[in-house]
Amino acid sequence: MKTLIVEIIEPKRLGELVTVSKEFCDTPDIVALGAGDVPGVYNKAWQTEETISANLVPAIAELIQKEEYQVVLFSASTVGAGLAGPVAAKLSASVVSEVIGIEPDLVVRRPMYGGKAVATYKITATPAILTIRRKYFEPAELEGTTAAETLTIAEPLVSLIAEKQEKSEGVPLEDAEVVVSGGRGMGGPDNFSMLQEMAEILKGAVGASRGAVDEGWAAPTLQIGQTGKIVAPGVYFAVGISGASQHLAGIANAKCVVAINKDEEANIFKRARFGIIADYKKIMPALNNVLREE
Ligand SMILES: Cc1cc2nc3c(=O)[nH]c(=O)nc-3n(C[C@H](O)[C@H](O)[C@H](O)COP(=O)(O)OP(=O)(O)OC[C@H]3O[C@@H](n4cnc5c(N)ncnc54)[C@H](O)[C@@H]3O)c2cc1C
Repeated sequence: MKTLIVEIIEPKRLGELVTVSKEFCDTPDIVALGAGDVPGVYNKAWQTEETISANLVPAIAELIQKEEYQVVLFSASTVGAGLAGPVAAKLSASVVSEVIGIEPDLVVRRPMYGGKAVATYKITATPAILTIRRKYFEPAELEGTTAAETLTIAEPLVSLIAEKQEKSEGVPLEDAEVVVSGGRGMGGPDNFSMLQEMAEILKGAVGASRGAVDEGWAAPTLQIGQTGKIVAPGVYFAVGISGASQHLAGIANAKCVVAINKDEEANIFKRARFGIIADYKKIMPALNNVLREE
């Protein structure tokens, strides 16, 4: 099946989509977003430095129609989700988001009910537009580069007049191998510094439950869960988090969950591989001391 990948130039993300594309074709085409070499070998490649989805959507939709792609793959990221829906609407095409599994004949799987169930869909019309959830597919090793022609954007509909960069330090949450998250049980914003300290020692990132975000103790960009970010770290520390299903939906693919909660009945312990029933204020400083010495 003729397949197009649309993704920012980031080897891991591209590698994941290349792995998925192999289910449909030998060598996919690509629209690479951003500047620089396009890593990997593609049949045909286009490239653009345009960042505004309103301007990208008509160009990508036109390309899909012209080249008659049957499958179009985006990452289930802010960029991918921002493009996939509008492109699908423009083409009256079907879109399945947050895909976590692919089977032959355009059968795809995605989580539903906040990760409590997995739905299986058979797509019967093409182009099939899929957003692929991060870290569910082993990224292919991308060797070499492909020369790309510039993607023509006929008439920009929107222009950028000002940009304010959000200050973010350290590893991005979605890519972090260790995430240290705090919930309402933190009792206030000050003790988030303990989580920050652990994240720094382990070269990870700090996250939060909606409970903590709603209290104003953590930025909304740190929220993990159904209405927040989806993370898939090797180790996830849940500190003072009860383990509501909407929170667990954001950590379904975390490998090892370590929960610290003073309530032994807390739901988070059902998801945790290691559980510490204690007041985090006693445990976190001790843990940080040990980890610092390691
Ligand atoms: C449509 C919808 C979408 C939602 N989306 C999300 C989402 O994306 N992400 C999300 O997280 N939630 C989401 N929620 C909210 C979710 O249902 C919970 O309300 C929320 O996750 C609770 O946050 P929490 O666990 O931090 O707080 P709480 O449920 O209040 O739990 C606090 C925990 O801290 C423990 N604790 C208290 N003091 C200490 C201490 N000193 N030491 C150790 N443990 C302590 C308590 O025992 C308790 O288990 C959503 C809800 C809805 C309805």
